[in-house]
Amino acid sequence: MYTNVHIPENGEAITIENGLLRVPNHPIIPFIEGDGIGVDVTPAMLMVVDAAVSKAYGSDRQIHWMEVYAGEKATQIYDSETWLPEETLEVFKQFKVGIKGPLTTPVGGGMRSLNVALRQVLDLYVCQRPVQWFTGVPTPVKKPSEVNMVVFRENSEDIYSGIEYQAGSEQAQKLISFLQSEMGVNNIRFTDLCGVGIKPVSKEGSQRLVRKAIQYAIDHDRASVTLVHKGNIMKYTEGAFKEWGYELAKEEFSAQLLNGGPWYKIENPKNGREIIIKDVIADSMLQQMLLRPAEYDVIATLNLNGDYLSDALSAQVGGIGIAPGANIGEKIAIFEATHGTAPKYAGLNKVNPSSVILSAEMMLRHMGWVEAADLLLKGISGAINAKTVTYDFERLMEGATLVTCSQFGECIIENM
Ligand SMILES: NC(=O)C1=CN([C@@H]2O[C@H](COP(=O)(O)OP(=O)(O)OC[C@H]3O[C@@H](n4cnc5c(N)ncnc54)[C@H](OP(=O)(O)O)[C@@H]3O)[C@@H](O)[C@H]2O)C=CC1
Ligand SMILES: O=C(O)CCC(=O)C(=O)O
Ligand SMILES: [Mg+2]
Repeated sequence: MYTNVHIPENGEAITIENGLLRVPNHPIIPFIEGDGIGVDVTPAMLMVVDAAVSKAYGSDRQIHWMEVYAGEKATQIYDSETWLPEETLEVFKQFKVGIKGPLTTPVGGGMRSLNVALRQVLDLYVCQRPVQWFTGVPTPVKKPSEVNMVVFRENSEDIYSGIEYQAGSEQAQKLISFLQSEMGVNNIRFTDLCGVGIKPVSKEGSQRLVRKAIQYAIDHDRASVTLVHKGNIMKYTEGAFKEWGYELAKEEFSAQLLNGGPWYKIENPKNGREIIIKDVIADSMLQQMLLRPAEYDVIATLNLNGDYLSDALSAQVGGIGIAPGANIGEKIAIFEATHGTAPKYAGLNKVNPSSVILSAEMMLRHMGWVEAADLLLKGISGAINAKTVTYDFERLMEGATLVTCSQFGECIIENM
């Protein structure tokens, strides 16, 4: 059925029945190794997850990994022009849950992001990135334990839509002329060589993201949902995101004004506790999360803000080496590290594999395999407490033992 993807014989596909994920005891999980440090972190992740599943369930459960291709490896397996094979997309549609390493995107030209393409083509509209401190991880802030936020980043719209035209191109000139002659725009300062980008933000796209963020707060007993936007400047995109977010909170979750406004509150139907729905302008949020992190919990924001916020927040808990993530749609979920391909470290067996391992922890929880997920957390905490860590932590930690990427994986297993 597939050309270069070999379906494991003894595994079964995860399916969706009556809207719920049905996970067999021997699920087939597709994975993309990833470019750059993908060759280092992905094998470590596979090894650690297999060990956790085996420890949790013995021979009753096992993941049957199935490699699918994207990025440079796809060009080697398929042909030099094929970066994201059609069958990779088909596999994710068929098998529902997958995981990936990072993929390279050239800067300033060349092809558009494969990571973004996967999210858009498969409509994985939630990018969920939890940011939490593990005791003992060295960080630049004084109270990293106060950071416990979950970023819900809109993953399908905003300037990541890729509607962008190069300065001097016929399309850019045409668009500028249209804006001037038809739309009354008279403040594009240097029209001769001017790139143009368009930022689509829809009501439906904004509200489905905010709905997931509020539902997460309800399901996980969180204290607040903060809508982060730059609506003072981008009124009809970022500002509309905020308005539509509050509107949804009122219409679907019966939000009421909090102390006369401007913020709102809802009652958690599961336990009666109050969840505050508030908003903060994005630049202010960047200082708030450093100065007053304990006041923020679930964050709902647009694509670019979410990209910036998730890297900045991860620095507060030790860096992107330990920041996981997931791209989630109605039916399909692909888990992935927050970091990129870190090309200078590629193949050196040096970097921290925790980001993709914690992404796998999210994946196991999504599958309902909570015992294995808990073992991954226990293993990572244990390895950090034993101060056997990769270079990124070792350079900031007194008395630590430096280990390689794969050795860190082994330390995690020893500490499960
Ligand atoms: N989802 C994805 O696939 C993503 C892909 N990318 C792509 O990756 C490429 C490189 O992007 P770049 O901006 O350099 O960002 P990277 O995240 O790849 O690397 C930036 C820095 O972060 C640190 N870092 C990254 N990963 C780890 C890790 N596992 N362990 C420890 N430290 C880590 C390193 O810091 P130090 O130098 O201090 O050691 C590294 O130099 C680009 O092509 C970009 O488009 C970027 C982000 C996400
Ligand atoms: O797709 C890329 O190359 C970068 C994406 C990114 O930075 C992210 O999703 O966090
Ligand atoms: Mg990013």
